[in-house]
Amino acid sequence: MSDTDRPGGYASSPCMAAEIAPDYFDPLATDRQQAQDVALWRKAQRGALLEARPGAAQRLPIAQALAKHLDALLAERFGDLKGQVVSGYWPIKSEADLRPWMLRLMRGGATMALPVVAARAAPLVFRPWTIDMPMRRGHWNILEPDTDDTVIPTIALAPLVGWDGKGYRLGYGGGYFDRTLAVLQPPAFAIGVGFQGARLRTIYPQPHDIRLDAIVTEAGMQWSAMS
Ligand SMILES: Nc1nc2c(c(=O)[nH]1)N(C=O)[C@@H](CNc1ccc(C(=O)N[C@@H](CCC(=O)O)C(=O)O)cc1)CN2
Ligand SMILES: Nc1ncnc2c1ncn2[C@@H]1O[C@H](COP(=O)(O)OP(=O)(O)OP(=O)(O)O)[C@@H](O)[C@H]1O
Repeated sequence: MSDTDRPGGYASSPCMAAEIAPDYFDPLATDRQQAQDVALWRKAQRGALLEARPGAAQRLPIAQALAKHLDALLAERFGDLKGQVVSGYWPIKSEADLRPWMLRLMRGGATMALPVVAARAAPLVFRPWTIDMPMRRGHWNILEPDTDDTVIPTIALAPLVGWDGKGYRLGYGGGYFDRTLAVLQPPAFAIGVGFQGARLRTIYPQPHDIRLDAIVTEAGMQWSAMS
């Protein structure tokens, strides 16, 4: 981690640490007090960011803009998507609905997949998805393909609750994407997808946080590991 990545200070005073679970412990953290402060701050940010998500009417043009920017990024980075396994997501909690875009990719020859929580606090698994596939309710009530087949994505979308200008992501707080990106072999090209309004000055990156390869919002590509 470079100096500029380091948090400049704590968002909440250390005395607030008592308000989070006393048994909370981040096994990867180097400084327990700091990890607790950041976890508490992130929890508050998630609540505010979810509350501020655009309403349904605004989300349609946003999803269309996201699809356009994703197409441009993927065309530049991969050209033809034939043979690529692309993990999208089944929208929850007012996320942008990219299912029409996922269908287009499928028609263009990509294999589509969805991320699934197969076991708590473990890496996600990716299940192949097609439009006619029966779905079942999984962890957190998220719809997932009704199959036990798995695929390894070459390109993975990571829905963003929050994001920063250095490629770091805030999710729903389960740590699932970080755990997954840490073990995916070969590594997937990971693209954070979210709303422009969800930008944070920093997410106070912790040792377990994995930088994405790109971040795309309705306003275009906001960060790329290549630039
Ligand atoms: N549409 C969509 N599907 C997705 C994701 C996503 O972000 N969006 N995921 C991306 O990862 C995975 C599900 N992510 C989850 C993340 C957290 C929790 C969860 O149980 N959260 C706890 C809070 C944990 C904490 O704060 O310590 C909870 O709400 O009780 C569940 C699922 C897979 N599918
Ligand atoms: N590679 C990992 N190994 C073990 N624990 C991890 C790993 N990555 C994250 N965690 C744990 O997951 C918890 C939540 O992490 P974080 O706040 O980064 O979640 P998030 O990225 O917002 O969630 P999600 O990816 O599920 O949307 C933390 O307690 C962290 O220690």
